[in-house]
Amino acid sequence: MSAPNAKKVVTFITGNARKLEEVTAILGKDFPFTIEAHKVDLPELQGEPREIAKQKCLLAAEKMDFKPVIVEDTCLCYNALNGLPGPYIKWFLDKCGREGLYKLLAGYEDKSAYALCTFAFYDPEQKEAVIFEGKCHGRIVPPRGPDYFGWDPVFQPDGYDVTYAEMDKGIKNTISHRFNALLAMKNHFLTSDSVNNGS
Ligand SMILES: O=c1nc[nH]c2c1ncn2[C@H]1C[C@H](O)[C@@H](COP(=O)(O)OP(=O)(O)OP(=O)(O)O)O1
Ligand SMILES: [Mg+2]
Repeated sequence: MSAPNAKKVVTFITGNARKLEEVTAILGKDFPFTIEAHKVDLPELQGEPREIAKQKCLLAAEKMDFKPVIVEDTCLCYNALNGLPGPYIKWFLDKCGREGLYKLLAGYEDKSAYALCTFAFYDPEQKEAVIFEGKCHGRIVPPRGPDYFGWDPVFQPDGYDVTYAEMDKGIKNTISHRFNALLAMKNHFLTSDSVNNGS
């Protein structure tokens, strides 16, 4: 049995170390769960972002014997392409590279895009996945900045003249799609009983 004031543990299931770095930095200390990470490569599902996150979460929960888990799925959505590549951005990045992600829009004047982050929390009491979304609007530019994290060099958030890759990590983590989704998740837990009741 845990000590009365011990935080509950929730496992963040991801195969991506950069995501984990950002989640840990953004959540800081005032999150009511202790986050433990577990590296699992979950299947890349197809469909609408919320449904993908939900299914991904249920698969992760199954792997973890239905303990509390969190997963996250990230989309990069081009407005000129009605939201594509969206959840398929991982394959577009792998196959076309960062330069290719920009060139995809060569035939379009509209370079606007948004990054969408969808967290899903498996709640063992409700036996379902709860979804939290966050967005960041911006545009797709020729790659600039270090190749540290995914498509960061081609995404320039609105209101900035630097890409995610060029900006200080501390700034990205206060404006990003991931920050906004985690804010929604944090607010949910800070106002929910599920954290404090039970053991
Ligand atoms: O803030 C970000 N800045 C730049 N690139 C990013 C970001 N966040 C995710 N990404 C990349 C990783 C992957 O190429 C694709 C999302 O795919 P996604 O399935 O969500 O990630 P993943 O497979 O790497 O990890 P996971 O095991 O959590 O599914 O966009
Ligand atoms: Mg994935």
